[in-house]
Amino acid sequence: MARNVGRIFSGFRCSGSLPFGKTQLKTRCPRLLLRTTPERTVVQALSSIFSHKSRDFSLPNSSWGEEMMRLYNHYSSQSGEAAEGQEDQGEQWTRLPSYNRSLKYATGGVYLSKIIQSKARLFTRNIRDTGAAFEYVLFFRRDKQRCVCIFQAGHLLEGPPGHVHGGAIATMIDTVTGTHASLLSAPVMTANLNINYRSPIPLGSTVLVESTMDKEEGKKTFLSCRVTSTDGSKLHTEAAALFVSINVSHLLRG
Ligand SMILES: CCCCCCCCCCCC(=O)SCCNC(=O)CCNC(=O)[C@H](O)C(C)(C)COP(=O)(O)OP(=O)(O)OC[C@H]1O[C@@H](n2cnc3c(N)ncnc32)[C@H](O)[C@@H]1OP(=O)(O)O
Repeated sequence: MARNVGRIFSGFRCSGSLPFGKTQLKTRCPRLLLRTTPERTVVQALSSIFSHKSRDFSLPNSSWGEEMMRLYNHYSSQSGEAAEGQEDQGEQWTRLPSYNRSLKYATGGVYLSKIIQSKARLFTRNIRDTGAAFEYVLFFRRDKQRCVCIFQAGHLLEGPPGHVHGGAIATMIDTVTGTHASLLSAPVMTANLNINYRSPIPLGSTVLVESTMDKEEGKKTFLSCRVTSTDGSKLHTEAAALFVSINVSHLLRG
């Protein structure tokens, strides 16, 4: 798990690719600062202002319905860490944490998110009313190059009466394939997303969003995605996505 998640946004890590001054760059690598008193002071000050504790939104909460909980327990029971001294073959599902700021995934990201854009929040995790919009949890299986997401659509996501808005479905597909592509070749941005809507998703229902890696070609990662009923009998949506690897400086250029 640690190794997989550690790959997320690995490009942020002490890469020097950000056009920051020396001091700011070093704040991302606190261990390097031990002998530098003024910078250590800055880090300590930042640490006290910004909490290190990130809320993980992919853990169960009171809004999760029976089906969401059943599937969560199902995948959780098939997930776990490799035993000590044993190589992790990726033969189990790994639950992926989910935070409200994407930079929290990066080492030192809690500081970076303040520096880059203090008010930024990850779209799907910025609704305070629990259960009102996107309730989801992702599991990753490295050996099968697959991600599965259990998604419960809240009432704020209404499009056609009683059903989920197509843009909200696209958001979840982008999120699942984007997270999957990030695990494989972080950091990435969506270049192309092609969606076919096959049958409407009832509001409040729980569905599965499954992503499969099709191929990698240089900077490009191609994935396909299917949204189905939880028993797999009904296809709601299918999509093909292309993600392109970027340098962090790409985001700062605008
Ligand atoms: C866990 C994490 C936490 C976070 C978890 C959250 C996950 C959420 C994920 C959300 C992700 C998003 O919504 S991202 C936001 C939406 N996306 C964007 O705003 C992207 C805007 N576009 C761009 O910035 C750029 O165009 C890029 C990055 C897509 C590509 O620019 P570039 O880096 O200059 O790429 P470039 O060298 O030109 O092209 C590289 C190769 O890709 C191909 N290519 C480039 N664009 C396209 C395209 N639209 N369609 C087909 N092919 C394309 C080129 O032909 C080339 O192929 P070849 O010649 O090599 O064969």
